[in-house]
Amino acid sequence: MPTNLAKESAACAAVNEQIHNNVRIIGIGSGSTIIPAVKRIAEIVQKDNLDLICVPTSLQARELILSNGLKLSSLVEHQELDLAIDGADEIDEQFNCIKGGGGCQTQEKLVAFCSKKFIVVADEKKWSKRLGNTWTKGIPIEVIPIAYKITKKEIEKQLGGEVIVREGTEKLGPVLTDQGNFILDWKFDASKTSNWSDVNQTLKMIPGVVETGLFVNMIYKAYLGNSEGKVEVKTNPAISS
Ligand SMILES: O=C[C@H](O)[C@H](O)[C@H](O)COP(=O)(O)O
Repeated sequence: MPTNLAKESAACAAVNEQIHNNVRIIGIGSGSTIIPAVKRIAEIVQKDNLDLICVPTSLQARELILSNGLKLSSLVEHQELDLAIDGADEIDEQFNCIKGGGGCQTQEKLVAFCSKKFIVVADEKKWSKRLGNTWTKGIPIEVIPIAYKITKKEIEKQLGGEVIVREGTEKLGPVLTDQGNFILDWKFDASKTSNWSDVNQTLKMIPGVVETGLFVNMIYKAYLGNSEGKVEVKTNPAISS
């Protein structure tokens, strides 16, 4: 499938370039693009006999680490990571991105924050001029369950747009995150919103908000694969290596 080739190529190019002896502790992201990345990490670890410790960003990532025979740890043991590798839902030209399409943004942001370098792997279609151009499901925001009505009302009042409580497909009612919280998807007007740092601050100031899926200028490199298996690497000039 072309999309899989795009994701796989991006994942493998990133891992081939970034995994070496000096990387001892790595954050493992969540989603579908991270699956071939972890597989490739495991191959390199075995081939080069590396001693690599992996910190997961979700229950999915934890299972991926274990099923690929990698060493599992957590942010309780390690708060300084050499690298974090993750997928993204949309990345803009200023290297801001939206994450959390699969509901994992809170642990993902913590792990990215603790990492010296944060790299993303994605299909090239995820790269866009402005956030909201290609990812139209909104910005995922994790909130504590008791606050969901207050936070929904407050986000709409302060920032406009529409907030949807994310619901399950195989279960009635709200989706629960790995932390047992709810997710709100904030649908914003892409043409009116651009200061993502301010938007993120505003969201984080609302009581009941745990974390947002807005990653403001955190990416060091984005590896973008296309349907022919070619990979373009974009490097953020604002973050030194
Ligand atoms: O919550 C999910 C994560 O933020 C994923 O990394 C993101 O949704 C991208 O996923 P995928 O690699 O499946 O496109």
